[in-house]
Amino acid sequence: MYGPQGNGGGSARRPAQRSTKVTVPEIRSRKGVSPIAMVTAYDFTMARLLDEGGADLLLVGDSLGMVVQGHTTTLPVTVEEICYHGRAVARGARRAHVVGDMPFMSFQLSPMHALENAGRMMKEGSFESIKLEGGEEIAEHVRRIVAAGIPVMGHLGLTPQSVHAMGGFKVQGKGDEAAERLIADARVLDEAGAYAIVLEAIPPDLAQEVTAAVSVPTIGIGAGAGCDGQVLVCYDLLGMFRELTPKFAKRFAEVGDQIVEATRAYVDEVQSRTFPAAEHSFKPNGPRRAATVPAAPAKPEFAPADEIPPHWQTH
Ligand SMILES: Nc1nc(=O)c2c([nH]1)NC[C@@H]1CN(c3ccc(C(=O)N[C@@H](CCC(=O)O)C(=O)O)cc3)CN21
Ligand SMILES: CC(C)C(=O)C(=O)O
Ligand SMILES: [Mg+2]
Repeated sequence: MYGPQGNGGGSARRPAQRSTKVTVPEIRSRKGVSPIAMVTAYDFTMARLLDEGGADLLLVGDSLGMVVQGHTTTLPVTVEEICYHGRAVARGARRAHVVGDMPFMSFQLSPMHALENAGRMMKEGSFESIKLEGGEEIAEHVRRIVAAGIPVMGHLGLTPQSVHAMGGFKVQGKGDEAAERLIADARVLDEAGAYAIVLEAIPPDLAQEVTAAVSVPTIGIGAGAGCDGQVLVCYDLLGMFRELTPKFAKRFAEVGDQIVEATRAYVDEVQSRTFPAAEHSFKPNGPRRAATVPAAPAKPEFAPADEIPPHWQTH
């Protein structure tokens, strides 16, 4: 175990950090008080670092289909996969609240289907709440899940599970009609009992309107500074994901460059035999009597051609 104190016993470099969990009531109470910082995480090591950095919520996003698995959309991700990553993240999150993203087709079928999978995610994924994409069409789903004691985060605007319906990862809520629909959806989610709502890739003035129209915090990604919080994909924030660069993905570091440089240095040292040095090696065994070590029999470097099985002989 890692001890009861969040800072691992008072290293001088690390500020004192509370180890008590961020809770759903606390998140709700921060609307209009202090901005909420959410970031995605997919494994233990990253969760530990993001938690130490003070992230309030860690989202095990279905974006893992893209940044972890290398798919071009989030659609292939399964409940099992989200749960596997959720257990790893939960072990690393001392203070941060851990949210599980309900993957494509794990909740759409019916409110009971949504409840069943939400329950599975709480049991098998160690999550403290779940998130699902959609508005009015999933209001009953949200009510059912909330009624079972599972906190629900909503997600409106650019909902990546609808990428093919949207014709790509495109800004949403443009024009009066789309804006009115989005505000109405947000109100419905609020009334259905969602404790927060992600607003993705919408005009900042619309996000501000939505934020004013609901009683719960809005968490923006590409939705301007007027939201009650922000969320970013961890690999975007760290500058590690270069395949896709949404306008809103600010890089707070260039860890990707550092990884490439570190790998180059490692490869060079392996090739020049400067790594491993003595300090990376164990104590030598010392000399042994020659008689105890039989000399290896002389072997040809390659098997003669007539010893190579016919199906391996290419010429
Ligand atoms: N690494 C990563 N970061 C994300 O933010 C993210 C994922 N993956 N995967 C799941 C979804 C997909 N997302 C995306 C992907 C691309 C754009 C994008 O390129 N948007 C254009 C606007 C296009 C338009 O409206 O015409 C942009 O310039 O930002 C936006 C969101 C957000 N999510
Ligand atoms: C970007 C966030 C909101 C998300 O849904 C994800 O990472 O899957
Ligand atoms: Mg998602």
